Parts: sequence; structure tokens; C-alpha cells
Amino acid sequence: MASESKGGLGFLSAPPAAPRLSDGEVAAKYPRMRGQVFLGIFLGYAGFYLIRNNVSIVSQIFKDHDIMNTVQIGIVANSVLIAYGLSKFFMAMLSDRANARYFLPLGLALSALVNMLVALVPVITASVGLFATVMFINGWFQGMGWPPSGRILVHWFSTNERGWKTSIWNCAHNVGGAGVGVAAAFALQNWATSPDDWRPAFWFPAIIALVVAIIAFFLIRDRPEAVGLPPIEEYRNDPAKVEMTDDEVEGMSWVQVVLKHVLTNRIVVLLALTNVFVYTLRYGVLNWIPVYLGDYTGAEVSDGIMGFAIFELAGIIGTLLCGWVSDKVFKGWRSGAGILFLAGTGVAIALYWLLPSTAPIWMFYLLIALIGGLIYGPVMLIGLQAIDLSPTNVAGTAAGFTGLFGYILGATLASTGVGVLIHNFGWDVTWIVMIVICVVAVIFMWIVGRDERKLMNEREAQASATE
Ligand SMILES: O=P(O)(O)OC[C@H](O)CO
Repeated sequence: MASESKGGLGFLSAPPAAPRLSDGEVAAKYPRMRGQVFLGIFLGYAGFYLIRNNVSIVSQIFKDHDIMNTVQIGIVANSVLIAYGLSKFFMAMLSDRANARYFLPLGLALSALVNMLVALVPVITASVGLFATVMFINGWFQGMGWPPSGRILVHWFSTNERGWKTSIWNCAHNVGGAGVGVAAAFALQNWATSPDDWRPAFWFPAIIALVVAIIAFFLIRDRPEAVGLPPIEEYRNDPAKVEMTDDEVEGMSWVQVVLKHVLTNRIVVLLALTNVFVYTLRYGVLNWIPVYLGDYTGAEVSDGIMGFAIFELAGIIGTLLCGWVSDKVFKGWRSGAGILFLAGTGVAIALYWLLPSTAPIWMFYLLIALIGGLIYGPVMLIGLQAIDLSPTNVAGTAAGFTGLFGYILGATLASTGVGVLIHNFGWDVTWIVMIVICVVAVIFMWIVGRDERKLMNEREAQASATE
């Protein structure tokens, strides 16, 4: 891609193509490099989740020791989410022109630094405003994780294998999410100087994240062409679903490309809208598990936390299954898998709603696992579709655009909107609204699916015509 080396980002700019290696060298080096860069983004993205929002981990300590009340905790936690949603889009615009080998480790190291400052500089947490501002900055650096990972996925893995590979990579966020709990618990147990000392839960995961950033730097390479290898489409003889024409490559500025292929691209805009509903479902069910189980069944707080963990763990299985189904059953037609999993989510939510309050807790857990397993498929698929259905040099921006909608609208609706629904209308109306959201999401995914199918058919026709 001609524009790859013209990033204008100084040392961060994407490197130019290196001289092409011989066929023998390509055959030996390509598989090894693919494994190496994949490990780099898997560890790297898990590292981001170690330090994304550790406020929620220590919120109980904040509350119990009157360091912060729930409203203040909510303000700080929301500032991370909002910054993350904005950054996932705006930093992606830089990432698409940047060397992923530098961009991802830099973001992770900066985020680690912010977490260490929170732990070690008491004045930051003395005021909610300053704490929220610093965590906003943390959320901003967190947005430097997904886009370079998407860039690696789109440049090193071709269309017909990307579903499965992306779904495996996507489990990094579940691994990191589980890892932060273990790391924080270990740190608090070993280094907390008093029952209200929450600081080890910030600085210890940050040290691990710094080490991960260094490892990621050594593992990641920006693009196959940057190390003398052919583009992945050529190496695997698997055309991309969308490519820029020669006229576009030569004649359009990068901003014009973003405008055409992301901001006014019907399919990317539809994906972003679908993501609002998918993220409302993801966080709308997840965030309220402890409250629902407590209200409806009288379950203990610990039962609710168990439900929370079950939802996340089931997400790993569902994500892998969804990626595999999209490659093997739907042959790269991601929307087919998305429709199937979203429809399943609707059914599972209906069962969760209708289960009698006297049913044993394991039945609630089973349905929570089903909802978590099913909704994380579409969560992963939307990012995957965005990078699949846009040219490779704006793939991260397209995924970031869907993330912007998912976090700014979806996650907000899931917290404030669902809270208002529960408070004013009760659980029955809340679950009915959730099921309606599933139906709307299915309709949006079906519309995306028609466009996706058309693009796939066009690419296949072009590929057979050139054979
Ligand atoms: O919600 P995010 O941006 O952390 O992304 C989580 C998954 O990777 C979505 O594919």
C-alpha cells in the first residue's frame, strides 16, 4: 500500500517495505513470524486489561473505608470508559499510519506509568476531579491497544482464516480481565500495609504491564512487507474483501480515505450502530448480574460476583466458537454467525427473565453462561467485520469507529439507561426492552450481512476472472 510509509508521525510512522526475500526465505520465515507477532498482540492486549480500570477492583475498599462513595467511584470509572471509547477511534487514526511495533508497547507503557502515578502520588486520589482526569488519561492510552492489534490481524492473517485467529486473539481480554483479579488479590495480600491500602492493586499490575510492553516490542513486526515478505493476500492466495483502487491510492489524502471508507461507508456505519445494541446487551446484562440475583432471588453478594465471573469465562468459549463458525460454517460470512449468536442471546435472556425466582442458583448460572457465551461472539465479530470490510490502511480506524459507538452510547445506556429502567419500571420491562434490543441488533446485522455477501461475491468474481 503506497500510503503505508507516509505516516508523517516521525519515529512512530509505519516502516517502508523492505527488499523482498527469496522464495525459500519467505517459506521459512512467514509461518514463524506469524506466530511471533500473534503472541505479541495476544500478550500485549492482555496487558492492557491488567491496568484498564483497577478502580472497580478496589471499589469495595474505597466504599468500606469511606475513601470514595459509589457516586464518586462511578464518576471515575465512567471517565475511563468515555476516554477509552473516544481514544479507540481517534488513536486508531494514528495507529493506521503508525508502526504497530512501537505504537502498542508505547500505549501500554504510558498506561502503566499512569497507574503507577495513581498508586504513588497521593494528591491524585485526594480529589475526585483529579482522579477522574488522570483515569481519563489512562483510558486514552488504553485506546492504543485495539487499533495496532487490529492492524496486525489484518496484515498478517488473510480473510478466510481471520475469524478463527481473531477469536483466539480476542480471548486475550478475558485472560487479562481474569489476570488483573489474581494480580491485584496477590498484591493486596502481600504488600498492603493496612486494610484500607488499595495501592498495591495499581502498582503491581502496572509493573507486569511494563514487562509485557517490553516483550511485545520484541515480538511484534508491523507488516509482512516491512520485513521483506509478500502481502498476506498474495502469500495465502486469499483476496481481501475490500481493497482501494490504484486511483484512490495515488490520488486521495488519508483524510479523504477515512471519510470515504469509514465515516460515510454505509456498512461501517451500520456496524457502529449495531455495536451500540451489542454493547448495551454486553454491559446491560453483565453489570446488573449481582443486583438482579440479589433483588429477584435474594442471592448473596458473593453469588452475584460468581455470576459475573461465569459470564466472562463463558465468553472465551463463545468467542472461539463464534470465530470458528464464521470461518467454517458461514465460510467467512461473519454476519451469519452474528445473526445466529444474537438470536441465541435473545432466547437466553428470555429464559433468564422467565426462570422462577425459586429455581436453584445453578440454573441462573447456566443461563448467565449462555448469555455471556453468546454475546461475546458478536462483540468480537463487529471488530472483525470492521477490519474485514474496510481497506487495510484504515482497518483500525473502522474498528475504532464501531468502538466509539459501543462505548459512548452502548456502555452508557447499559449503566445509566438500564438503571433508570429498573428503577422506574422494574425487571419485567427491563428484560422485555433487552429482548427488543436483541431483535433490533439482529435486523441491523442482517442488513450488514446483505452488503457483506454482495462484497464477497464481487471479490470472488474478480478473483476468478483474473485466474
Ligand atoms: O471492548 P474492547 O475494546 O476492550 O474490546 C474487547 C474485544 O476485544 C472486542 O473485540
